[in-house]
Amino acid sequence: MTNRVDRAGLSVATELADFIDTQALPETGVDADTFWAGFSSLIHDFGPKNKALLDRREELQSQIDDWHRARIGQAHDEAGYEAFLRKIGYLIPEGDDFTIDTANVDPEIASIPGPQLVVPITNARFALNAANARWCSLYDAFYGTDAMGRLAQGKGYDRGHGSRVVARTRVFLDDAFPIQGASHGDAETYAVSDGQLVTDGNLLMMPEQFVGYTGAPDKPETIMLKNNGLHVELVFKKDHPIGSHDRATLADVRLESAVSAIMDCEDSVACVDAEDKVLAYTNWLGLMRGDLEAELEKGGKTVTRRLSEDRTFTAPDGGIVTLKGRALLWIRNVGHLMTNPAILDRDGNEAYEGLMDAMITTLIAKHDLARESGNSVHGSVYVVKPKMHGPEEVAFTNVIFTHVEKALNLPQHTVKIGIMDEERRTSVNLKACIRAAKSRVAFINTGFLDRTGDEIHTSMEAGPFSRKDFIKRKGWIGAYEDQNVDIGLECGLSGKAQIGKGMWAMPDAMAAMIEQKIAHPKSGANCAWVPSPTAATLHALHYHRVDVFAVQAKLKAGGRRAYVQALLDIPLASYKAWTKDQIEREVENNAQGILGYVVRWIDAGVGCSKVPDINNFALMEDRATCRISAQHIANWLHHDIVNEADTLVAMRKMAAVVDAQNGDDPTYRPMAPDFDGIAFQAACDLVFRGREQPSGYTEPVLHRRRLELKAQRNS
Ligand SMILES: CC(=O)SCCNC(=O)CCNC(=O)[C@H](O)C(C)(C)COP(=O)(O)OP(=O)(O)OC[C@H]1O[C@@H](n2cnc3c(N)ncnc32)[C@H](O)[C@@H]1OP(=O)(O)O
Ligand SMILES: O=CC(=O)O
Ligand SMILES: [Mg+2]
Repeated sequence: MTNRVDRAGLSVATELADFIDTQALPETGVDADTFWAGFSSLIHDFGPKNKALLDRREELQSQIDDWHRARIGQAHDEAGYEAFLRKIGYLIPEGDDFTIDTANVDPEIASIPGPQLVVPITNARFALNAANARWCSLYDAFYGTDAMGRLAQGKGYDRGHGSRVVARTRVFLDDAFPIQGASHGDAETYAVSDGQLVTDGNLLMMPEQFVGYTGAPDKPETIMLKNNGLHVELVFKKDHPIGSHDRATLADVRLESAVSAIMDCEDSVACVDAEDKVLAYTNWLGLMRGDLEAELEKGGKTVTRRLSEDRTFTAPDGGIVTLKGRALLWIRNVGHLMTNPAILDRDGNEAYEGLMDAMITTLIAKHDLARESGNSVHGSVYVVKPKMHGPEEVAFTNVIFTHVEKALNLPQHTVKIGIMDEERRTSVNLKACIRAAKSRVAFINTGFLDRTGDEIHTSMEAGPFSRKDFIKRKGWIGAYEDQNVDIGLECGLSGKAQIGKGMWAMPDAMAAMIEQKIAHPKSGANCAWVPSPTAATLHALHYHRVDVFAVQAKLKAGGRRAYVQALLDIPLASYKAWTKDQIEREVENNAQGILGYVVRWIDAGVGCSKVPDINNFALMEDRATCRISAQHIANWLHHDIVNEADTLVAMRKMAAVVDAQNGDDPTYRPMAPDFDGIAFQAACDLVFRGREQPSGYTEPVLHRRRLELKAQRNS
């Protein structure tokens, strides 16, 4: 039973009210009465509109379902389908050209292309690491992963591997910062003379790439270089395990890595009630005040992790250069769908969680705005808004933040929004979506994972989909990715906002990432998502090789490459004669991902996990990847590719596999052999009741089942 207090007609869980009254409000200049009155009117005035938008989603979905059902067995009529979508208002006219006029955007968003790291906000240890991942060691990233083609061998330092790391790093330096007539590979001395970097008597080919140093000019401790807007720091130390063996005493090369980071309140967390929301908001407050700390064990010692400070260097002309020590932070609010029992409205209904996040995360960000050199030096608050369906929902987000700004006494458009282009109705109406928030938009991003889930759910009735791996090889996805960039450029985002690309969901496959993710900057994206600081460092290498603004200019001059008709090409299976083995494998692979993720979500409250797939290959699983797997099985069940009994057999078989994978965790509660735990039931709900989930989302089932488990534990 939740203890509650009344605040301006809202019934608020006591721990959330206490957090707001005693932690979040002080020093923001907003008094409690004003805050709660503004919050109450947000919940009461905007709640009905929120509900109406959700009803509209369902209305459109049922019209689309009916259209497909009426045409089962017929060849797909592309023109008729498009006309139908226009008639029901799913597809609206694109409207006139315009450009965004978002103001006061920080350079990390507007003008520095680079990696964007995402992190679950509820994990303070990871969140601090993400904020500090602005600067990371390239040596560590190469040495500690498969990036060099193999892992380091043995227990101690693998000298051969280390040498290859050093050599590879110097190849990077030669590419990004060439020296006139010489190579970093042969360099013995780095010194500063007459404001220039001199390496064994040679200058850089582009001397302006030298931006600063620390230590004495003739024996610098560090040297700061810059290429394509990104900094690279050479660290010299003679008395150092690596530096002492290096002819130039180069002990490390540190890359500006996570230029921006997203603190996630959405798909990578499990926040179902006031207790969880307070944890998320507390960490955000610590980040915005700059005082977040986490204690952790490292190498047998307890250490306290804190936020890094800004960094200063001597400029070539003898002045001072200051560089940001942390990634520019976004906060991802939840979408419009979910409600949360942390707050009840005056009729006893749960408040929409998106409204809660808007009000509370913006209030908390006021702590940053009050600081001299905090997160945003331009006085902005950056909110990623996920899972919006179409322009009406973006317009709704826009007015929500106008209300929040008024209530918190902030200038209008202080809050910038990142539009996740991850639902089909948003993709096909993207230009209108951007127009609906043209003074706030600071990013558009192709969240292709949710987008794939929505692709399946929207056309659930049209027929069986291709196998999961094949869905992403079909035409719709390329059209969606291209159109996103093209429309972003048309709307003037270049130089003002981020055009972002999606997550690298194989956290341990860094060699593959180095090979493939260069496609993102090459496609005109000025940021793309990575799952870890190490991945950020290695992905940063791509932005040294690709001048994204030059790519954007070229693409813009070339005009639009993809149109809505190509996006409407549904990735149904054209070949359906799968063997029994192929079907079993596909279902089992999906089942394993779902179960591996869900069991940790429900039993341990972990919202993002590394889960081995059927080939024992570790994948990042979050609610969006789970949505794909669950919708995929639901689609195959609905079209009789597999039956319920066989699916249940697969779920049970894979539950035992997941149990074995978690065998080392003493807190883990196995699902087999009884299969009667809440986690297993949740996974079954996602699959067997997948078709009836709103937009195929996983959160209604996950929240309900996690609350059930929490209630059981507390009884
Ligand atoms: C579709 C979407 O919405 S995508 C967005 C949602 N997804 C995400 O946010 C992914 C975020 N990433 C993660 O949560 C994690 O990297 C996982 C779950 C994928 C893997 O986690 P783990 O198995 O614990 O990672 P692993 O053991 O390899 O590494 C742990 C170390 O890396 C760090 N780390 C890993 N991921 C991150 C991250 N995203 N941010 C900061 N640090 C991180 C940890 O702090 C830890 O280092 P520490 O011991 O110094 O604290
Ligand atoms: O949020 C990202 C996605 O791919 O979904
Ligand atoms: Mg998403």
